[in-house]
Amino acid sequence: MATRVRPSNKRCAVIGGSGFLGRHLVEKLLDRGYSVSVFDIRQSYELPGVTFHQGDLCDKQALLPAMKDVSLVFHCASPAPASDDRRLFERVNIQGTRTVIQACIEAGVQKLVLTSSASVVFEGTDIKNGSEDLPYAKKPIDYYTETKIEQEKLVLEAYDKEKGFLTVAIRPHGIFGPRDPQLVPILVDTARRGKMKFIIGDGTNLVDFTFVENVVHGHILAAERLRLDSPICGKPYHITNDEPVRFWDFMSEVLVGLGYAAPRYHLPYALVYGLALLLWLLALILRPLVSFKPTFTPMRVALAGTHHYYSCERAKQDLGYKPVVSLKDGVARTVQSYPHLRQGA
Ligand SMILES: NC(=O)C1=CN([C@@H]2O[C@H](COP(=O)(O)OP(=O)(O)OC[C@H]3O[C@@H](n4cnc5c(N)ncnc54)[C@H](OP(=O)(O)O)[C@@H]3O)[C@@H](O)[C@H]2O)C=CC1
Ligand SMILES: CC(C)CCC[C@@H](C)[C@H]1CC[C@H]2C3=C(CC[C@]12C)[C@@]1(C)CCC(=O)C[C@@H]1CC3
Repeated sequence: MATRVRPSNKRCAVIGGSGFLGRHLVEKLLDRGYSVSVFDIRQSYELPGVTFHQGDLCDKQALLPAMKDVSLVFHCASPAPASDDRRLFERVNIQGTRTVIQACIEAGVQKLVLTSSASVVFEGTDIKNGSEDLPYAKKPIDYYTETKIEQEKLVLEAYDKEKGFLTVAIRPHGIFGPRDPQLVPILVDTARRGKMKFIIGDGTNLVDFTFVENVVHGHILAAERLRLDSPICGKPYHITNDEPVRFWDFMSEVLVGLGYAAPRYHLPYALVYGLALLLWLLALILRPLVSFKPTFTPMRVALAGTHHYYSCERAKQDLGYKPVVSLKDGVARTVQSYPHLRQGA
């Protein structure tokens, strides 16, 4: 068996390392000779070369041991975007990120790489080939997006050349791949309940879906290029597959790959959005009496019926980024990784 080489300057921490993206990142870092300290609210696996620290990132005393002798920290923890718990998002994404920054500075960490989101500029209307120069959303579509904006600002503003604290933000979009807990599972669940028959709008809207290994690649390039005097300090970078695809073609490919029928009938976007808004309001009003979670939330309808794809030119130029897995291969590997979600399984 091949032994991994771990130079001492290759020690890093991954906050959120038990999650979907975090675990893929940890696995790639190990391959590249890093030793990794994982900090997460839960431990979901064990791996040689990884030390686990379980705790809440809002607790600085719990974070500090995970940052001991670490020069590089990746922060990719967040509550699930589907939640509507405003206080949780504010506590973890805003106050928690402040705590992460303080802990990094106190522990002598030099580099902080944040997993942000391309959605920080999305307001529910078309974005075509959007660059990082677009302004932050003035009316974010949900609490998740609202707090991701504040989180990104905090991390980028914490860049301090004099003190040698270097920060960068990666903005992925629509991450998919093996072990993803949301996109494919939600899609299959919706199909199994017979609700994936309809295409919202005319079905021509283009969207970025990004294979998880490309997102990991972008993070590692950013971390390794983050040096004093590097132009990437204090900046955000879009990381996508660089292959915008029709939202409904992508959904159909995944569904058909898993043995389900592709959606066929069209419904007008405004009608579905209006109904989703009504249902969301109803769920809010009735919350003290009954709890129900609509599948077609206004946020999901907006994501399913508009264009939202982003340019990753800046990442290509400054980071030397190029996707390492094509959309076609990414979809094939993803479909193969979910035998338990196949029709009839
Ligand atoms: N998935 C996507 O399409 C996109 C994701 N992103 C960003 O990528 C990052 C990773 O997302 P993803 O891997 O999909 O999400 P996951 O939910 O799979 O991973 C996040 C991890 O963080 C943990 N966590 C949550 N709250 C805390 C806390 N207070 N303290 C410590 N750990 C905590 C979660 O635990 P638990 O599961 O128990 O909550 C989970 O293990 C997030 O920042 C997200 O905003 C950006 C763009 C697109
Ligand atoms: C019910 C169907 C209409 C849609 C099923 C698929 C959706 C669950 C996903 C399609 C686009 C995805 C997406 C995200 C989550 C999962 C989807 C809504 C994010 C909101 C995840 C977090 C981000 O930062 C942005 C993502 C945009 C795309």
